[in-house]
Parts: sequence; structure tokens; C-alpha cells
Amino acid sequence: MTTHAKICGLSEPATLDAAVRGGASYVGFVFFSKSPRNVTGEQAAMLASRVADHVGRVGVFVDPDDAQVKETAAAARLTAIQLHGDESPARVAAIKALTGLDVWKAVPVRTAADIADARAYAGAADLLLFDAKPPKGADLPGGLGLRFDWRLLSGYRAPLRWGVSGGLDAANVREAIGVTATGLVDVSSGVEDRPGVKSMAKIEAFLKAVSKA
Ligand SMILES: O=C(O)c1ccccc1NCC(=O)[C@H](O)[C@H](O)COP(=O)(O)O
Repeated sequence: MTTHAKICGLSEPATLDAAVRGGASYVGFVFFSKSPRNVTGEQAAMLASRVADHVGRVGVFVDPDDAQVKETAAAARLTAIQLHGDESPARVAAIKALTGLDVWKAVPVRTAADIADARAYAGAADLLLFDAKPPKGADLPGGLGLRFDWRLLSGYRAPLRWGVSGGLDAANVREAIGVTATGLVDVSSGVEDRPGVKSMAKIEAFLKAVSKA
């Protein structure tokens, strides 16, 4: 089975190009002002213009309002919206109707119940992205380099497409794929030299590890 990779939080042409060259199926742009990876709609549009059509362009939002998500999606030619806030199933469905795009719902995971509860998004989201639950008081809901217990997803029977995120890097992604049998892995901190600064070498190593898994 092919495992697709998403490189998230890209903000520079050189590392975006490295992700595409290395075979990423998706590139991600973060639209959240508190993030060190935040980009404007204009920056994302410039980056998106470098990406061939077969590579998905995912915009990451945290509880966006209608105007933000609609205007940014159009400006940056997004193909999917990733919601990383407290969006309910009804809000996810409304954003899907508003944009006409695939909508991915990030699900913060600490326990098996977190995964079971995500079934509520069946029929609303197109994909569930399981990510580590941030500690209380964290500044960001994602991009923290934290992992959860992947064994919670072993044998998971999903009501919709799903992926694994949180604390992945070139050294551990093969194990994550082996334990979960996921079809999609997503990384941000694990391919950075420091928060917000992506590394071409780490992106290449990550994508190589995924292709060998
Ligand atoms: O990356 C961010 O700064 C961010 C900010 C606000 C919401 C979501 C964010 N990232 C979401 C992602 O898709 C990350 O790739 C995912 O959380 C995994 O991050 P990491 O553990 O750093 O690989």
C-alpha cells in the first residue's frame, strides 16, 4: 500500500520545492497568526503557484470565520482545508459547503476515547487527521512535535479516510506506518531546524523514509 506524505507549515520556495521534488502528495500552509509557520494568503498564493496540480495544497486553519477560509482558499488555490481548532461536525460540514473543497478534521489524541469520538465527523469531514493532544495552555493546537501512542490506531476500522500526525520524523515514521497501517503521514517540526524553519535535508530524508516503509 502506498503511504502518502504531507509536509506542513511550508513558507519558503526552496523547502516547498524540496517537498514536491521528494514526492510529497500534499503541501501544507498554516494560516494562524500565533504560529511561527504562519503565512498570509498572498505568500501562500505565491508558493502555491510553484506547485504542480497533482500535489494537494492544504490550508491549515484554527476556528476560521467564513470570510477568512473562503478568501484564503481562493487566493492560494487550496485543494483542501485542514481544521485544527474546536470545529464541531456541523461547522466542518458548513465549511465544506462554503468552499466546495475536501475538509480534513484534526483530532487531538491522548486516549482510545479520542479516536472513538471522532466517528462523529463521518458524513461531515473527508478525512480525519489524528494528531497528539497538546498540553493544557499550549500556544498552538498543532505543530508541537509531540506524538501519541500509535498503538491506539492499530487495527482501526475507519468510517472515513484518515492519517497520522504529531512528532513524526525520518527516524520514526517507518515504525508509525508499521504500527498504524495508515495511508497518510503528516509532519512539520520533524523536518525543521527550529520552529518555522524547514530543512531541505530533513524533508528529503523524511520522504525517502516514507517511500521505503
Ligand atoms: O504547525 C503549526 O504551527 C500549526 C499551528 C496551528 C494549528 C496547526 C498547526 N500545525 C498542524 C499540522 O498539520 C502539523 O503538521 C501537525 O500538527 C504535526 O506537527 P508536528 O508534530 O510538528 O510534526
